[in-house]
Amino acid sequence: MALSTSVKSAVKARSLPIYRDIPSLLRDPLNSFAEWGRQADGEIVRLDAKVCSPYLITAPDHVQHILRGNQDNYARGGIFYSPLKDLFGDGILGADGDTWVHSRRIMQPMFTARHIKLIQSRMAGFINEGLNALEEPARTGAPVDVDDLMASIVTKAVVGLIFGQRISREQADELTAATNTLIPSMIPRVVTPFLPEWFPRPKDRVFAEAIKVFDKHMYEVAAARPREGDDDLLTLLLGAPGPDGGPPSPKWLRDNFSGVYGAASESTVSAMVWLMPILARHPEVHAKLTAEIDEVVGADEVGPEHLPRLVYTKQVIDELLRYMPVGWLFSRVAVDEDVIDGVRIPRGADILISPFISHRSEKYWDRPLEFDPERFAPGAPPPNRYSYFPFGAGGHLCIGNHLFATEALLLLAGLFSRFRLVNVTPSEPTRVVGATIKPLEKVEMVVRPAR
Ligand code: HEM
Repeated sequence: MALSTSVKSAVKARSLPIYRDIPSLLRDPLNSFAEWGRQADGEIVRLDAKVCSPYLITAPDHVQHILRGNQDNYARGGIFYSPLKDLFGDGILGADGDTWVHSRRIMQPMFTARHIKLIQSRMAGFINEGLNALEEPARTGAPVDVDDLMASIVTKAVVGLIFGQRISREQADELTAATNTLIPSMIPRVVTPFLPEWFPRPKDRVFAEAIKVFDKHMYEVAAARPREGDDDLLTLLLGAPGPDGGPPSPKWLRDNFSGVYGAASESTVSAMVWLMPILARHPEVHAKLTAEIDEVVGADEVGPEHLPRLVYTKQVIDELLRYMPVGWLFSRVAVDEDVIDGVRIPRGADILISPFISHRSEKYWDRPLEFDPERFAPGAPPPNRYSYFPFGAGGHLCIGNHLFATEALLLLAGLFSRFRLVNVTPSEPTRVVGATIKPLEKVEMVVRPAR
């Protein structure tokens, strides 16, 4: 489909007067976005907030055009990313253009499917060790805070694989605490992108304090020396040239460590926490999942050899990321004027793309609000690549997608081969958005030993 036509014959995008919805946007941003998606009905629309009017892109062809087909014209940045600039700086998650290309090129080899395969055993080791924390509560029947559990396991794995254990337990705890305050403090920034950067928002002080913690630890890590024989990301970056060809600057290292640490830990933890209440509400999925894990892993410790046979477990994870795409929104800025499907996109236009809207659209999915892993069963028609994009697409495709896929499989298979869920908070928690979607209420589970 040729999307670009001449600028002369192009029309203006339809406008949705969202300034009327600001109170509901602040109360429940995801609901507001879903509603605007419905009103857009596949057309390109402008979200008129008076102080700014980003373009909302929802149709798969249009998403494809921006993220891949004409990606050079759509720079990563804009109203979703600018509030996160203090956190991610000019690293892989903050920059675009040559500086971004440089970071991506250097890091890419660590995150390919091939490389992740090489580190599967180590990852399984971290996960099995992290799951030991459940033994005591499984014996006593004490409730476990799922967010705390996932955060401690994922942090251990991420710190081990990416930072080669060179972040201490205390540093990791402080970073986790800072991330936990950072996410809610980002909300006022992320949902009011139309306000100028200098405009004071609630929780600005908390946000600044959390950034200070990131700065302190990430600069400390950046001052480390490469160690002979280590093959972690830290060693790779310490030995790499900076974007100007000289030795890497402490700031460039800090920005890249913050981006990878933030993205790797926060997104994975958020996704896994959502799954437990879903399983409580879908006993048939829970039963099928544990039956597969019993058959494939049994009483063994989960390891790489089990991964290829965890077919249904993978379906559950794929559906989890459809139903609750924790990377719910991202933005781009049009470098130059463009025309998409006859609609004019002016130079400098802010573009919003939301997996949350796309994955839950009646227009592109059958029963989108139902959690149904059978959508991803072998032989089922594959979803449109641009109606299902939990990891984005094109040049900025999530670098951690293979890491997540392996980590999530090992985590679920490790958890359910060793423990049985006795009780979980069943109702769907209130959704809170920042850089990811987190549950507002604590999600607790009670487990018992599986055998
Ligand atoms: C549930 C898990 C995850 C989800 C849903 C997720 C989602 C995303 C999305 C949607 C993007 C694209 C943003 C855009 O196009 O503007 C992205 C980029 C990125 N993700 Fe993930 N991510 C996850 C896990 C991870 C992990 C485990 C890592 C660890 C390295 C990671 C690191 C990154 C980085 C560095 C980028 C920026 C890539 C670039 O611009 O070149 N993510 N992620």
